[in-house]
Formats: sequence, structure tokens, C-alpha cells
Amino acid sequence: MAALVMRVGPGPFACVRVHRPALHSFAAVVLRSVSVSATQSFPERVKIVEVGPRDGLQNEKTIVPTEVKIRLIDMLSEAGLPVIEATSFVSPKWVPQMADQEEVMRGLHKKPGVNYPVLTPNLKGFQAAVKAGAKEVAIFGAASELFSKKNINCSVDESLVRFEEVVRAAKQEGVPVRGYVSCVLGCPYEGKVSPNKVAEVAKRLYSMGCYEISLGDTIGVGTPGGMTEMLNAVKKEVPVEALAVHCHDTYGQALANILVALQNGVSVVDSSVAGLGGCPYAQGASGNVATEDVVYMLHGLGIHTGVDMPKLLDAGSYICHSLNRRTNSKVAQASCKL
Ligand SMILES: CC(C)(COP(=O)([O-])OP(=O)([O-])OC[C@H]1O[C@@H](n2cnc3c(N)ncnc32)[C@H](O)[C@@H]1OP(=O)([O-])[O-])[C@@H](O)C(=O)NCCC(=O)NCCSC(=O)C[C@@](C)(O)CC(=O)[O-]
Repeated sequence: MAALVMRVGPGPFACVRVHRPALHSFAAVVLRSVSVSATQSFPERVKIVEVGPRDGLQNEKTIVPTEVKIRLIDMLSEAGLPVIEATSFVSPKWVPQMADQEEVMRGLHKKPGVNYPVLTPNLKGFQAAVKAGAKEVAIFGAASELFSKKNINCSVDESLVRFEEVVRAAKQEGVPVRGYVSCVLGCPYEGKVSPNKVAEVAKRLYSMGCYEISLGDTIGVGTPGGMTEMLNAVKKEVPVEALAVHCHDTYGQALANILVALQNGVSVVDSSVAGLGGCPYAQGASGNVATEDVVYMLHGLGIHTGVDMPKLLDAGSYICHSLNRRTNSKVAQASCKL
């Protein structure tokens, strides 16, 4: 590979760039050789829920211009992502970065077949979201009392009452609702979280009408062992077809955890382009697993995603340049788009 390497710079993001076509053909050989034997125990197709424009950007200290957010969302839809979480209808006092939610929803160029869900913590958020054209929403609960209090200023039980109101209103409007459970493998305030508590909250969200439950390792502390234990508990209460995993990569375990989830039958994976992200109410949590890295792994397993890797890399490169930030994606670093 040495002959393929050249230095690109100057500046803080100067890097050693591997000639991309060569890298891709090298990767293709690796991918082909892996995919032959590994497909049997994995789903044929995985739906990727791209959370970069929301989870990825919500924690940015400097306000990202609305047009940058819109361009990112459009690039992600062009890259073939089927679901792009666009923004959240939360209080601008709590999360100032999402204060332009209406402009984002009005400005993005909706691609047929792509869903653009938004976060709605309560009825007020839901009504504003529908008014701004949202066709799908997500409610977000937690398996930890203290996290729930810090994140949405109420207990878990109180949050479920609010969510029931949202789900009831959504049913009337014909709007599908996704449900999140945060802190499924650990909480920044309470430490260990019981798998039974995760299963209980997931069941309540599913029973009230959420079509999909996304299990969030909010602070990225989980390991494949913890993921297996937690999924075993949740699968007793919610059909695996309705489960998604949402892994942060703080301890470098996200891909391993996702692999275990796939082996357990999960076929929906949340991820964030360039590995952007972090929750404002979970200090120390690093970004979500990078979409580029998830797609690389899935394609290597022969699993279909519908995502075009070069276009995805372009989207990651675009947002990293806009934020003046190095990508967290190992695949993007290897392809060295920056
Ligand atoms: C839930 C609230 C609003 C409760 O906040 P609160 O202060 O308890 O709410 P309130 O009902 O007492 O209202 C206070 C003020 O907020 C307004 N308000 C009330 N609701 C809304 C709304 N929907 N949109 C806009 N404004 C709203 C309301 O109108 C009022 O305005 P004021 O009279 O002071 O001018 C607040 O705690 C909040 O906005 N929290 C946001 C938390 C958040 O966005 N966290 C990050 C997302 S979760 C996450 O990242 C985890 C996840 C999903 O990715 C999965 C994982 O990784 O685990």
C-alpha cells in the first residue's frame, strides 16, 4: 500500500491520503472474501436510521447554520439513507442548536421514499412538528430515573404519560411514532441499568403504539456481553422485528455491539455520519457510531443497505469541513476525505 500514499495538507487536518480507487478496490477484495461465509446468521437487509442531523448536531456549541443542516440532510438522502432524523421539536432553551427546527423541516428537499422523523418530547412538540410538515415522530424515554429527569425534566412514569398523549394525537393524524429508550447499557448518573428495567420501558412504549423501539447506549459504555443480556430481556417483551440499536462509541465497542445485535435478529441500526454527536445531558458521551463504519461492516457481511458509500463519504466530508472538525469515522479516515 505504501506506493498509494501521499501527504495532503497543510493545516490541522493534513493527513496521509490513500489513493481512493485503490483503497476501494482493496476494500472490495476484503469485502468479497468475507461476505461468502458470513451471511447465514445475519439479516439480508438492514435499515440504517441516520441520526447525524439531530443527534449528531444537537450538542454542537456553535450554532450550525440552517442551510448547512439542510444541505447535510439532502446529501444524506442522495446517498441512499432511507431514514434521516432531521431535527427535534424540543425547547430552544434546553437545546438551542435545534431552535431552527421549523426552517429545517421547510427547507429540506424531501426525497420520495425517505422518512424524515423528528423528536417530540410532548404534545406541544408534536403539534409544532406536524404543523412544520413532519410525517413521523419519535418520543424519547429512558431506563434511568435520573437521566429522564436531567434530559426531559420528569420521571420515567411521568414521561410515559406525556408520551401516551403524543401517541394518541399521532394516531389521530396517522403519524407513525418511534420510541427511544436511553441508557440501556448504563447511565451517566446511576451507573448500571437493569436489563429488566429496559425491557419494562421498551414494552410500555411498544404497547402504547410505537412501531419501533430504539435501544440507546447513550454513553457508549456497553459491551457485547451487556448487549446480549439486555437484548435477551427486551426480546421477551417486544418482537425483535420492532427493535433497533443506537450505539455511541465512547469505549470503542459500538461495532461489536451492533454485530451482536444483528446476530440476535435486530435489523435496524441507528448511526451518525462522521460519528458526530453526543447527548447534552450525558456528559462525556462521545459521538454515535459512524454511519460510514456501519455501512462498511454491513456490506462486508453481504448485508444490503441501499447506501452509496462514496456519496456517504462526501456527506461526512461536507459536514466535517463545515464544522472544521476531523471525522470520527475510521472508514472516512482510511479513505481520507478530509
Ligand atoms: C421536554 C422539555 C420541553 C420539558 O421542559 P420543561 O421546562 O419541564 O417544560 P415545561 O412544560 O415546564 O415548559 C417550559 C418552557 O418550555 C416550553 N416548551 C415545552 N415543551 C416545548 C417543546 N416541545 N418545544 C418548544 N418549547 C417547549 C414551554 O412552552 C415553556 O416555555 P416558556 O413559557 O418558559 O417560554 C425539555 O426538557 C426539553 O426540551 N428537553 C430536550 C431534551 C433533549 O432534546 N435531549 C436530547 C435528545 S435525547 C437524546 O439525545 C438521546 C437519544 C434519543 O439520542 C437516544 C440515546 O442516545 O440514548
